[in-house]
Order: sequence, then C-alpha cells, then structure tokens
Amino acid sequence: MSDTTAMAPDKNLKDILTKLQYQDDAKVVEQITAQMRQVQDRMAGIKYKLVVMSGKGGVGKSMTTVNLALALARMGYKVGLLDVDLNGPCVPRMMGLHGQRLTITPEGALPPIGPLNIKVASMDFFLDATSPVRWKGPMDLSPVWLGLMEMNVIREFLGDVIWGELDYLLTDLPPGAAADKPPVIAGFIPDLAGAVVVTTPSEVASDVVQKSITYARDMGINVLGVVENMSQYRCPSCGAEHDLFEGNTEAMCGALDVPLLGRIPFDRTLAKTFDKGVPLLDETYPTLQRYRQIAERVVTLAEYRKVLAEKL
Ligand SMILES: Nc1ncnc2c1ncn2[C@@H]1O[C@H](COP(=O)(O)OP(=O)(O)OP(=O)(O)O)[C@@H](O)[C@H]1O
Repeated sequence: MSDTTAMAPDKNLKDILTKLQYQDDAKVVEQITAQMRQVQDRMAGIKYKLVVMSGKGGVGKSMTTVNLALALARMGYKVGLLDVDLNGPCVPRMMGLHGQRLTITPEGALPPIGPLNIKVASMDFFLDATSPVRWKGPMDLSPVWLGLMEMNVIREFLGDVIWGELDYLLTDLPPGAAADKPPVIAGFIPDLAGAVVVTTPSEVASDVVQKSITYARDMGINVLGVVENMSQYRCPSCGAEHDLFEGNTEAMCGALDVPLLGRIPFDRTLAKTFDKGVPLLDETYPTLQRYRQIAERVVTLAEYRKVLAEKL
C-alpha cells in the first residue's frame, strides 16, 4: 500500500508554481509538451470526455454538470467530474464533498468519491475555504502572469489526477464567452468528445451564448447541444408553469444548427438541496427525470460521433 497524505491547502499561485521555471522559450514549450503528455496518459482510460460551458456566469453550468454526471451514473456509467474553476469551484459543495482533499500517492492524486460512486477532482480540494487566489508579485504584471500561471496550474492539476477507467468525464469550465479562457482550457483535454452549452432564456436574448458557441467551434470543439436552464417557474401551490425570461432558445439553436438538448425549470428544491451540499438523488423527482432525458441525448450524440469518426 502506498504512502498517502492529504494535499496541503495552498492559495498562493507563486508557491504552487515554484517548481515551474520559465527560463527561455524552448523550456516553456518543452514544459507544456511534457504536461500535455502527462494529461494524455492520465486520461487514457476515459471513453468520453465532455466539457460543460456557458457564456455568462451564474446560468447554472455547475448545476447542469453535476446533474448530468449523476444521471449518467444512474444509467450505469462510470463517471468522473472535474471542476477547473480556480476562483469559484462549486462542484464539491454541490456533491457534498466540500472540505475533502485529493489523496496524494507516489503515483499521483486520487480524487474523492462522491454520491453514486462519482470521482470528483476540483481545484477546491487544494484551495483554502474563503479567500480568493491571489497574486503576490508586482500589480502591473498581474494580468499577464495570472493568466499564464492559471493555465499552468490547471495543466499541472490535470496531469496529477488519477482517473483510472471511466465511461464519462464531465468538466465544469469557468464561465466566459468569446476570446476567453474556457475554450482554451477545453483544449487541454485530449480527444474531447464535445461540449454541452448551458444557457438561460435571458442569456439567449443577448448574444453572449452565440459568441461562445461560435468561438468553441472555431477552436475545433464539437458542440453537442444546448441545455436551457431556468426555463420556467413551476408554481409550488398549483403546479402551473410560467416563463421566467424572454428569449427563444429554440430559434437560436435552429439558427446555429445545434440541438436543443432539453429544458430545466427553475426549481427551488434543486437549489436548496445542492447549494446546501445535500444533493437530491431521488430519480423519480420530475426535474431529475429531465436531466436523465438530456443525459440520454448526450450519450446518443457522443456515441454517434465516435462511431462516425471511427468509420471515416
Ligand atoms: N434550475 C435551477 N433552479 C433553481 N436554481 C438554480 C437552477 N440552476 C441553478 N440554480 C442556482 O443558481 C445558482 C448558480 O448556479 P451554478 O453555480 O450552477 O451556476 P454557474 O453557471 O455554474 O455559475 P458560475 O458562473 O459561478 O460558474 C446556484 O445557487 C444554483 O443553485
């Protein structure tokens, strides 16, 4: 049995990165290539790697990622969940794993196991509870270095986690549209099967989500479809459903030629349970059944694409 220790919390990017020395350009390329090779090896046992992205923040991307993972696990698949947000990782809390740590072994970092045997790896597992990740160098250098360092931390992190054999790995990307980090981070995941884009009808009314879909496609990411979150509000007393926002997701999907995978209503029970770290697991619950239908569509699309890619 290998010697295991919990990873110490560390918030200072400069400390995290002391082992990474940028001496010259050739070294940087060498280092990044080595990191990417390591990530490829670590993820070699995963059949389908998916990312979940959104245009703006707060549209329910993490809620969707977590519930798709749970739905896939309920369908009998071996599932992993990866949360790469440095400044707002919330997957561990939603899965009831906040405060856990990755277990460091000589072979790499073992992710904690959440409900339905889902392996969960998050930046949260080596960050401290409340303070933000901070820069300790000169402030005028911080935008450039923070970007570089953040990408480096993420590649290092991806190269450390031992996933073993999985059917699906779902990655919750940080929010952001167009020329921003999510598609770049998605590019760190080798043989990506595709992306699921989460939006709300109000976001559709703006052009942020369309930009992120276009940008993802420009980066060669296969957009499997769109999930419309907080579509409607179900009245707790009479059960009637009412629209919450203006916006026509169906029309947007038609215009972009991307499938609408499903709609999830605004559901207070969902928010209350997952935000408290007590994930709702009753599969007969109507909103969870909707996630199940979306997960079934995702499986069909991912498998179809794979078969197609193998035949061509
Ligand atoms: N369908 C829903 N019904 C009710 N509340 C929801 C729903 N989806 C998400 N929420 C709530 O909205 C808040 C934001 O959700 P979530 O953290 O999943 O968004 P996000 O897009 O991942 O945010 P971020 O941009 O910070 O990554 C949370 O409190 C969550 O519980």
